Amino acid sequence: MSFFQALTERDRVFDFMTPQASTVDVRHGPILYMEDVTVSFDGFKAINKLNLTIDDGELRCIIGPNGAGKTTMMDIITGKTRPNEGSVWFGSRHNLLHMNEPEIASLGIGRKFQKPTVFEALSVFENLELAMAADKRIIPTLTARLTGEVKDRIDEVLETIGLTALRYQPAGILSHGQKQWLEIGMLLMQRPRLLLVDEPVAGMTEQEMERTAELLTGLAGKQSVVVVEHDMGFVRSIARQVTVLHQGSVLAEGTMDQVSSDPSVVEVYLGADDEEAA
Ligand SMILES: Nc1ncnc2c1ncn2[C@@H]1O[C@H](COP(=O)(O)OP(=O)(O)OP(=O)(O)O)[C@@H](O)[C@H]1O
Repeated sequence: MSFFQALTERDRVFDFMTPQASTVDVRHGPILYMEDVTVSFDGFKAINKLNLTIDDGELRCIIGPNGAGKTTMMDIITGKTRPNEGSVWFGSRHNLLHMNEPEIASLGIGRKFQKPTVFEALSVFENLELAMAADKRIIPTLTARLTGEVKDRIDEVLETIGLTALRYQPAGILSHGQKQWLEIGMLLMQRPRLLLVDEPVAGMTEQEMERTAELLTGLAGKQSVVVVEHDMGFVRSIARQVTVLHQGSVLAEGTMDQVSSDPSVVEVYLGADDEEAA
């Protein structure tokens, strides 16, 4: 049977339709494993023998003062920055240090940067559709069945991010918070296994922060979520496990109560004014 004949068999599932994320093996360990990772910029160690493990389905908050290495840590996970030493594994099968940024993204690691970058002239629905189309594994010739699947997925994601009622509105009219949720939705379209979220509530209203807390805690379990956030109230509201970074290493790890009563944390971070520290 030719490839094109095969394409007309709508019940058939092709390899490129199956997210590579399904190849992530977490049967015997965490979804993300970083060991003794060091990154130097002109001799300065921005990350210094960092050890971090994230369990499958976990929601982890990362806090730490300015320059602690939070952004650099995310850059290492996504392949933007290469460490000088150490190991970084996604499940037990994928050595992330042997992969480039697009390969890492296609494994199911999605990153949400602080500033929303939605397409303002397009509707909420079209933004989500485009996020799916950006997935190179899906080719346009697979029409009917796939289109139905994409539509179902968009409906599901709209529900998750709370924007169902605004689906046909241009993204440009959304509030700042709604744009952030839409962008999270765009990442969700590709069914990531691990979501890295940078300062999700910066600039949000109290109400938007509450909604974001619900969204992120709701996502955990279905996927692993790592949140870098400076707003301590928000971290307290969502965090189960908190990792405190300082000078490129883990200073403390535990519940918010545990880390906030740790004298070394109080000294370097929580004792300082939040604005200063963040
Ligand atoms: N490309 C680079 N070249 C040189 N130094 C860098 C580079 N990237 C980061 N650094 C330095 O590495 C350290 C860690 O930076 P990083 O941005 O990871 O910290 P952060 O915890 O994200 O800080 P913030 O909370 O301010 O965003 C800082 O001292 C920063 O100046």
